[in-house]
Amino acid sequence: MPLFSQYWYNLHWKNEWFTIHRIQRSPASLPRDIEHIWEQFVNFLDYNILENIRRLGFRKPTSIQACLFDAFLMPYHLFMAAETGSGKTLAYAAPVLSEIIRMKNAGRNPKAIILVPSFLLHTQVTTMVKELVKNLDVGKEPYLKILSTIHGVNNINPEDFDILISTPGHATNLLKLISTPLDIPFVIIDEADTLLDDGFVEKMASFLSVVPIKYSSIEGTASNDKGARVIFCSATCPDGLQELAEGVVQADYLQLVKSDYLHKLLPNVKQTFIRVREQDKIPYLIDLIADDYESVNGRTLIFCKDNDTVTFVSEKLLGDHIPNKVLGRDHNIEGARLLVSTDNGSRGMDIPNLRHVINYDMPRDLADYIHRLGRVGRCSKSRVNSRVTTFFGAIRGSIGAQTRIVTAIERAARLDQPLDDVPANVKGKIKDQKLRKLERSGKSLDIDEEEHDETFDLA
Ligand SMILES: Nc1ncnc2c1ncn2[C@@H]1O[C@H](COP(=O)(O)OP(=O)(O)OP(=O)(O)O)[C@@H](O)[C@H]1O
Repeated sequence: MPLFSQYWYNLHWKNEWFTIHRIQRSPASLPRDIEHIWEQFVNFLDYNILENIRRLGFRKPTSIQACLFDAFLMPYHLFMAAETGSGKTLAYAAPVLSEIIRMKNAGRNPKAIILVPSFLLHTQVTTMVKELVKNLDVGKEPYLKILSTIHGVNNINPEDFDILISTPGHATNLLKLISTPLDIPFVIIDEADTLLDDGFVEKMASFLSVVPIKYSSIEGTASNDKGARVIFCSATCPDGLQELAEGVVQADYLQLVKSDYLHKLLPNVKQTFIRVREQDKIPYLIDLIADDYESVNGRTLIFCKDNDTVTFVSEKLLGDHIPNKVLGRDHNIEGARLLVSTDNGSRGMDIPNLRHVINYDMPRDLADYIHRLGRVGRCSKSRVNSRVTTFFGAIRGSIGAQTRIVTAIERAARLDQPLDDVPANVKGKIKDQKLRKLERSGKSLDIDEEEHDETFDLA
């Protein structure tokens, strides 16, 4: 099939562009014809949680939420793979919290642990969990204690929490401080494509050496039907990722819950690709921002390939009297109309009122593109006009790789098919490599006590 972008291998062409237009206004994850209603789940989700969901204004469950609620009833570990912004947090949180409440009412003292890759995500997941358990408290004490380690928790007692939200390294350090065995029926691995990849192998291995997992595939740590049920949650499911999950739990006990839209381009987001020379990027960027300020009453997020470029872009804009904040560096981003970030901010972030994503640097691969694209067009923003603009920087050496990414996107759009060969950084096998080493040495890995944001290490 002839593709417009296939000729972009050629270095000397510049300022060419093409656009993939929006083909529908509402997100694919919220089907227009009502397929599911909350009332279907009244016997399964806690009454208060359902009330809170309604209070949040969510009129109906998204497709993946309905699928996960159904799958949750079976006694398997779950791998939920669904497009960005499809409401995966609520999909796992609502049933897990309901089940924890039920167990607590029956006299147990259960704990759920939610692992996230970065401190940016802590706040967001914590906010959603807290919203879901509002109005549950009867006396002064909260009925469910939510402990988020964002504010540098250094000590922990079993009575301090029912739900722990943390990065894997920090969670491991805290759990090691507790000498009594805990009843942990649920572990959620959010952003599993990041948490199971090479950068987290050691931290995850260490975490799994302190938390027993049901039907674990890690020898020496398994206790068959005792231990935690795991819910993996991811916006991409590249080849090899499921295999990695099977390095944590036995394949026979792992159920894949997959959205039909996985790896498809969001149909409600306009996507433009422009060939821009490196030296022209800043003026182009300033023009785009000016355009946004004039025409859109929303926020713009700029993605750069690394921290140095983030600093460069942010300072250049400030030098041009364009105020901006850096995600992850500036802690209070409230009110900031313009944000700059590395790919760290592309994982799971749900930024209110975001309308435009600008890829100042091309994403490294299709998985990064999916995550960046997914900051807009989310199910909470039904019918909002959002767009993504990607600068294709024609630099000798990277042009082949960049063209391959753009042609893959163009082809997927033309054929209305999922993106092919979404890659994963999944060479490190938790099961095969690190834990075996640990078992042999008879000790667990040391995690840096100071760590807060583990994905920044990756950048
Ligand atoms: N049923 C629903 N209807 C409308 N909005 C919803 C619904 N469920 C969740 N949301 C909202 O949709 C937004 C996206 O949800 P969430 O962050 O959980 O998506 P996600 O699938 O985890 O995305 P990502 O893959 O980027 O992490 C949030 O603002 C959330 O509050």
